[in-house]
Amino acid sequence: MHIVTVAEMRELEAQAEHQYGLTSPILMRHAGQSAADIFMAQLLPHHSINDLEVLFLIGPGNNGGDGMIMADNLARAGALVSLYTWKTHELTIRGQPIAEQQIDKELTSGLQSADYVIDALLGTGTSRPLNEDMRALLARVEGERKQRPDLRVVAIDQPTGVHTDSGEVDPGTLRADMTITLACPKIGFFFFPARDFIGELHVGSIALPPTLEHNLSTEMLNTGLCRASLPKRPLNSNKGTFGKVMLFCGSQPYPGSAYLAGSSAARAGAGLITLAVTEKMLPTYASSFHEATFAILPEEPKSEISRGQAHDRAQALTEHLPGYRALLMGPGLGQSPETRETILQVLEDLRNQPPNKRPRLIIDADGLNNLSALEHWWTLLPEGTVITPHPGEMGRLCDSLKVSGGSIDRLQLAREKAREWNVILVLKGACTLVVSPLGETRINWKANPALATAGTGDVLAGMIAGFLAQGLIPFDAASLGVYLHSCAAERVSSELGDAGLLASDLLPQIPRVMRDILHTSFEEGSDITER
Ligand SMILES: NC(=O)C1=CN([C@@H]2O[C@H](COP(=O)(O)OP(=O)(O)OC[C@H]3O[C@@H](n4cnc5c(N)ncnc54)[C@H](O)[C@@H]3O)[C@@H](O)[C@H]2O)[C@@H](O)CC1
Ligand SMILES: [K+]
Repeated sequence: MHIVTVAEMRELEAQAEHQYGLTSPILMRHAGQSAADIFMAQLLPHHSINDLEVLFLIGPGNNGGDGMIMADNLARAGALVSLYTWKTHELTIRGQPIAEQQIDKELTSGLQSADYVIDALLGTGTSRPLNEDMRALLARVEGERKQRPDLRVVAIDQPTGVHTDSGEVDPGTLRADMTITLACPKIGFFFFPARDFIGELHVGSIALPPTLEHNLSTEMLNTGLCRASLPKRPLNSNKGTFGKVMLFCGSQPYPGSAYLAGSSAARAGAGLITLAVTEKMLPTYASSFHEATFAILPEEPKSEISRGQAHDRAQALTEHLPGYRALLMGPGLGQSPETRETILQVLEDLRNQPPNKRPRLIIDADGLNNLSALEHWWTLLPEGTVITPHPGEMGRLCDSLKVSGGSIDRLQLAREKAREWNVILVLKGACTLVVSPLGETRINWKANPALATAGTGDVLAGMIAGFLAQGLIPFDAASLGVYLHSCAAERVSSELGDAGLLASDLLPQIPRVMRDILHTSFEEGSDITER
């Protein structure tokens, strides 16, 4: 499922006409029909289409055209449809035009009795701020919804007033309960504040031939994409089949990170988990993480930094690495000079190994914080490294730049840096980005405030390490980790709500979401629902 800018959407439509003779009216017929089908499939359980009152707000362009066709389909299916045409101030109720002097009164009573309002005012052709007249119309709907919260608003293609490239939102914009976007999700939906105005996102078909999308490089993480890369589990397997993960994580003040990351790598299906720990820390882990094995590292010296001791620690770790397919460094390590030196030694060792002999590397949290203190730190990384910064860590990696939580600048920055640093960059945030050095981009729709709590990043890093160990290429391992992590969170928050999730609650959900994804029926190109 590709994500498009407005220019890319226009180009797709132009090519559809040029190459396949799919003119605008043909596409619009599909759009309106598909929107009607999705709408009917999503009706709340206590609503049947018969006698359902639906008020359409129709705009001056093709978005309004989509609305008219959808309205016609719903009316034929038995809904009681009213159409208000914004530009001409005309109103028809069940096909009957209303006299001019009655329109205002009838529009008010239509709003009062409507079950649904369909926003088909403006789509991707929005070229200026909403004028006062349109804002006033949307405010009437909002006023009614305040009185009657069960009034639902469905936006066609996009909520009117959302800027579909930047994610900016006009002050008059009506928050949709559901958006049925056409052909492809629009890039601005993944940025804030727009993300908050979309509601449930559904993608309707306008029957574009899939070959037209081959030049697009931005995709939405979804079930279909992730199912394709989920590691296979052949019957004839042993723990070696699914790979070993080494974790250089955790320290005395932060022991939990290694447990969370290691457990999540195991929950993601890796065959064997090894924690590289000092003898002093061993009892802590051995008593709480029964499934793990251990690589024992020399203790950190208490006072002076000693390159020699860092070297010994790094050597103790790298001597264990043959046979390991993934190495996760960072969560909970702390930022002592000794630790930084050890990380540098490990990196040097990895760079000196042939690519097919060394484990795939993922660096998170303190691994990144330690590196960010060094000039040109990215030149130290072996090819194919995955890094998973949150906005604060990203800022430190970019010379103390302030990185926003979810705007278009964040996407541009991620693309620029993934190329410059030659890494697979997972830039965490409400809609996490996964970007390859070539600029291929995958974006997660599933924002979830429940994940904004300590330890969830360790779980994500562990999952990605688990998928690397199972042989996935780093871009796919990162994508799968990000998507399944958010699915696991969705499962937890469907029970607990938006607050109070513990990072460890995610762990038992990981295999469940993998099972769900494997068994959910999904056809690429059909109507897709993402909440
Ligand atoms: N062109 C195509 O081939 C297809 C278009 N589709 C639909 O068409 C939409 C795009 O159609 P259009 O390009 O006609 O664009 P819109 O339907 O968004 O509207 C453009 C019209 O609105 C006016 N306008 C722009 N900003 C305004 C504002 N702030 N206040 C009031 N009026 C404003 C413009 O002057 C123009 O007349 C998509 O969002 C989608 O819903 C779909 O039907 C699929 C196929
Ligand atoms: K709209």
